[in-house]
Amino acid sequence: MRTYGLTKRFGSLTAVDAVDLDCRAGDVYGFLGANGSGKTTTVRMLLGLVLATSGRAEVLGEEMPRAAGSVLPRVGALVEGPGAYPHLSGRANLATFDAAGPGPRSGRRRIREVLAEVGLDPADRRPTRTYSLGMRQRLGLAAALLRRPELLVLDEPTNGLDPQGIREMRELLLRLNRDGTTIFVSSHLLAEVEQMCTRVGVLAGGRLVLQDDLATLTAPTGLVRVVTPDQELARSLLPGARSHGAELVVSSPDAADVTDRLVKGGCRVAEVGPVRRSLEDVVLAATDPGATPGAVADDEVGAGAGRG
Ligand SMILES: Nc1ncnc2c1ncn2[C@@H]1O[C@H](COP(=O)(O)OP(=O)(O)OP(=O)(O)O)[C@@H](O)[C@H]1O
Repeated sequence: MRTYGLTKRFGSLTAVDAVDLDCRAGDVYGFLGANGSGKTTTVRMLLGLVLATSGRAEVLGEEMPRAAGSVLPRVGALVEGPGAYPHLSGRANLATFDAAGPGPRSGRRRIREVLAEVGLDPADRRPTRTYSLGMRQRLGLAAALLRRPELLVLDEPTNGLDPQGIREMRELLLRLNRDGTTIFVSSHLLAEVEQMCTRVGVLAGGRLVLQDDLATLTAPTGLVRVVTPDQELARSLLPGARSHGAELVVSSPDAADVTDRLVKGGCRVAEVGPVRRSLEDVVLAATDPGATPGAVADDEVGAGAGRG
């Protein structure tokens, strides 16, 4: 899925500003941004629900919205609160959805299968008006999965789910991805995205301020952090080491080498490990206009070191 200069204006407001998304087949792509940053509008343009003011969007290699008729049957989408008939059960809602969709029906067996997959009881006959927000969210996901989509586009799918539900959702999405489904998921929850995604895009004020593989963004920084009760001894064994509160930070590509030097010098070691930037560090740096995206500033070492 790619976009080129995708832009949406509402009057004088530019909600999405020249966005170049690149979500590749097989990715679990986390689309991050604060409330109002333009995520939902972008997703709606990708699905052909809103027309772009300018720019282009390709989904599954085809131009949207021109190819919507052939693309959308291959895409499962959950956008802004799934709609359901309140007087019908979850199963009856899926049967209605199945009958209304393009192409051949998925059938009763598949309906029972997807309900179980998302953690809803296929035998539950209660009308969906009695459902909690989390159950509605699961039903929306079941509808998105019905046709075994190649691509899932989910806007804030964990809205309304409790911690157990969030974990189940994550495990389900990862399982689907292992089985070959590309997943594009928008979220404002950094930790959720960090635990699940292979690639991250960050929107701020409608602009894509960051897009890269998660492994690249959170790669080791070439610094190693050390926690030891023998700080003075450790400093003498590690030239160039700097104190950051209870930790020492030293420039070295190899935590094992640092440990070896400390132990051979008779220094007791409580913790040693590479300093990595968390996704939070990276996103805050990218969305702070004063910061340089991608750079580890000296004064960030202390902050990052604690989470290394
Ligand atoms: N139909 C519309 N008419 C006018 N302004 C709109 C419309 N839809 C969205 N906007 C505005 O565009 C901006 C981006 O909204 P959007 O819903 O895409 O953000 P979002 O990142 O999905 O936020 P949230 O997480 O709160 O849903 C907001 O300022 C919003 O008020």
